[in-house]
Amino acid sequence: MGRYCEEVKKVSIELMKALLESLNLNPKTTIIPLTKKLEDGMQVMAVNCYPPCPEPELALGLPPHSDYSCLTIVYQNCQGLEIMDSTTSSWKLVPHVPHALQVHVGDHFEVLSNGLFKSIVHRATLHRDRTRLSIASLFSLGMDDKMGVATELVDDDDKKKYRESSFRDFIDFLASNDIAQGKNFIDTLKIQNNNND
Ligand SMILES: O=C(O)CCC(=O)C(=O)O
Ligand SMILES: [Fe+2]
Repeated sequence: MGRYCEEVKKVSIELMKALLESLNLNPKTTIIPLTKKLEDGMQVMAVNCYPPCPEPELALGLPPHSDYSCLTIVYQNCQGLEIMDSTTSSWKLVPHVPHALQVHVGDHFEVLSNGLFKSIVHRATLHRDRTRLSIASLFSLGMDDKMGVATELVDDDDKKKYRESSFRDFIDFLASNDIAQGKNFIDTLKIQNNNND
């Protein structure tokens, strides 16, 4: 497991670099410093075990949520992860490809990209006759590092669609909100501004 943690972190850094480049961010002022913060940042490993359920259509392993992270990498031993397709408002099953890793963007990357990338709402379903295991690795900046909109993506502060926040801000949010009741951290970060669509 220790080896997996180390290797999956390397994968996350390479993916983040590629995503940051795809946003055309400045290597010197943004990509290199942000990558360094990610290397020194938080890696939360959620090891989920979902036992068989006699009535899987009536229950969920994990309720719909988005991850607070920049990036989440999931390893699953069988299918069960579903993502919300916002264009059709329907759940789409992530196929189980043996040995493949599923990658999705979290709230902090939506913030950084000023909404160009969307944090994916997802949930875990159950099986009638088998146990499902998943390992979700959530990567973010350090506990008190603030993630805000990349300045290259907005020509003035009024165009920012999100306010900045840290991992600690997310923990504080969790302490007073129930994500099982549909409360989303990302919604608390959105700035209502006439200049925003
Ligand atoms: O079990 C899964 O596939 C998803 C796990 C997950 O979403 C999480 O731990 O945040
Ligand atoms: Fe998740």
